[in-house]
Amino acid sequence: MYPVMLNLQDKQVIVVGGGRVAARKIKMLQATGAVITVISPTLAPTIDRQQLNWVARAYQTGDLAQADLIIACTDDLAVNAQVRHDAGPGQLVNNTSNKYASDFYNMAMVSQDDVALAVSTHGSSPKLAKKIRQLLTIWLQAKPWRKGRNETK
Ligand SMILES: C[C@@]1(CC(=O)O)c2cc3[nH]c(cc4nc(cc5[nH]c(cc(n2)[C@H]1CCC(=O)O)[C@@](C)(CC(=O)O)[C@@H]5CCC(=O)O)C(CC(=O)O)=C4CCC(=O)O)c(CCC(=O)O)c3CC(=O)O
Ligand SMILES: NC(=O)C1=CN([C@@H]2O[C@H](COP(=O)(O)OP(=O)(O)OC[C@H]3O[C@@H](n4cnc5c(N)ncnc54)[C@H](O)[C@@H]3O)[C@@H](O)[C@H]2O)C=CC1
Repeated sequence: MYPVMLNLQDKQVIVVGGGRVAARKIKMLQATGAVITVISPTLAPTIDRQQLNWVARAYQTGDLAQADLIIACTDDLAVNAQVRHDAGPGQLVNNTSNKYASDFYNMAMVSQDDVALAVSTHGSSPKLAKKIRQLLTIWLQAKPWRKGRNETK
């Protein structure tokens, strides 16, 4: 795995599924300037509908044509697998129900001012990544680099 910060401004992102996991992924995506399309018969009420295109139906092969990045997060494992299967060689897919069938994962991230800290467990324990992110949030808020003689900012 290769850690990067992706500039998604104006990139086409397709999210297949509109439930609890989609809500978390979409919230992060909406801060990137990506053009987001959600393909799902239902959309969780917590999802902000203003910054996305909602295709209110089940996924169909052919839906991915315009996508730069794809997130498969339906509760149907066969559909998530189909999405990965249908993606072209230049399209990166996160199958949120199967880390072995994903081109990338999301990391748990905390961001403050110019600093972003991101945690991965190589997919082995997202719960632990979340816990460490919570601890790092407290650490970051205290700005520990300000203390001592070599204060930078
Ligand atoms: C591989 C990966 C793919 C991806 O989604 O990118 C993945 C996969 C899976 N997650 C599962 C479960 C949960 N995931 C969370 C939360 C987060 N999951 C995230 C990332 C990742 N999750 C990627 C690897 C990250 C790494 O390397 O560590 C975070 C960090 C970032 C984000 O989602 O944006 C975000 C925390 C954000 C934050 O708060 O900071 C919670 C906790 C909660 O929801 O509160 C639970 C319930 C846990 C419990 O309670 O036990 C399951 C089992 C599903 C099942 O059993 O059905 C799978 C499937 C599998 O393991 O294959
Ligand atoms: N990566 C992660 O962080 C996590 C991943 N998961 C996995 O994510 C998946 C989804 O979990 P939740 O969001 O909690 O489920 P959910 O039940 O809240 O949402 C599922 C969504 O998929 C949609 N859907 C179902 N069939 C579809 C189809 N054929 N085409 C398009 N959309 C369809 C539903 O309408 C619904 O909007 C599960 O497979 C679970 O294993 C679960 C927890 C965390």
